[in-house]
Amino acid sequence: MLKVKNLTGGYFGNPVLKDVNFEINDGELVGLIGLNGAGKSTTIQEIIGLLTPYSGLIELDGMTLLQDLYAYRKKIGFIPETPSLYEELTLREHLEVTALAYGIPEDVAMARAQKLLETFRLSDKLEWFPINFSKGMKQKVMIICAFLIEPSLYIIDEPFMGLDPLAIQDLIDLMLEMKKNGSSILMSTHILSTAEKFCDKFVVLHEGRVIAFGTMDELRQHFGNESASLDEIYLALTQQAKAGAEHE
Ligand SMILES: Nc1ncnc2c1ncn2[C@@H]1O[C@H](COP(=O)(O)OP(=O)(O)OP(=O)(O)O)[C@@H](O)[C@H]1O
Repeated sequence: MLKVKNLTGGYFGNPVLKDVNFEINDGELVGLIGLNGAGKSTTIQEIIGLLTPYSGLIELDGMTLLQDLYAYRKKIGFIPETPSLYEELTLREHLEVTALAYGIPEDVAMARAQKLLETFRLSDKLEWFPINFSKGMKQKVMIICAFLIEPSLYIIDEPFMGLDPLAIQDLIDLMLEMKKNGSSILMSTHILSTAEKFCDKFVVLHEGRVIAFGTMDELRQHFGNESASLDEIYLALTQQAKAGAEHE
C-alpha cells in the first residue's frame, strides 16, 4: 500500500507539488491525470526517490525510503515514459541484470520472463541489442523488466504511448493480473477513455495540487452528473480550478 501524505516537493527549492495527498491500496489501479506540467512526473520522481520531499511523507507498505533505501526501492517496478536501455547489453542481459539488482534467483527470473517474452512477442530476440529494437520494442523490454520483479507497487508513466493496440491490451491484461495478486499500480496517462475503463480511482492533479481523488462514482457525485465521462469531469474540474485561481 502506498501512502502519500501532505507531500510538498519539486526542483531547486521550487515547490511544484503542494500538499499532495492520496493512497493506493493493495490490489488497486490508480490513474494519475493532469494537464501538461500539472506535476505527474514530479509526483512519480518523489515516489521513486529521485527527488526528496521538502515536507510530507511517502510510505510504501509502512516503510519510507529513508528507513531503508534498498528495501524500499526493491518494492517498486518503474516503467518510464521514455525507454532507457543499456546499449551494450542484450535483451537477455537486461533480464539478468534486473534479476540480480532485485535479488531474484536467475531460474525464477527466466521462468517469469519466458511468459512475458511470449506475450510481447520478443522470445526470439533474447540476443538482440537495444539499437536493433523499435521504440515500441524498447518499451516492451522496460515492461518485461518491471513485471519480472513482481513488485509491491508498479509505477507506469504514460504506458500507452508508442505501443501498438495489441501490446496495449496485453499490458492492460498484465496490470489486471498483478492487481489480482495484490499489487498496487499507479499509472500516469492522458488517455482518459482507457483510464476510465480500467482504473479503480483517479488522482486529478492541477498546478501541483490534488483537485480530486476518488472512484469514478465519487468524481461523478462531486461533479453532479451521474453519467459524465472522465474526459468531461476532468475538463470541468480544471476549468473550475482555473476560475478559482483567477478569482483569488
Ligand atoms: N527538471 C526540472 N527542473 C525544474 N523544473 C521542472 C523539471 N521538471 C519539471 N519541472 C517543472 O515542474 C512542473 C511539473 O512538471 P511535470 O513534468 O511534473 O508535469 P507532468 O504533469 O508530468 O506533465 P506532462 O503531461 O507534460 O508530462 C512544470 O512546471 C515543469 O516546468
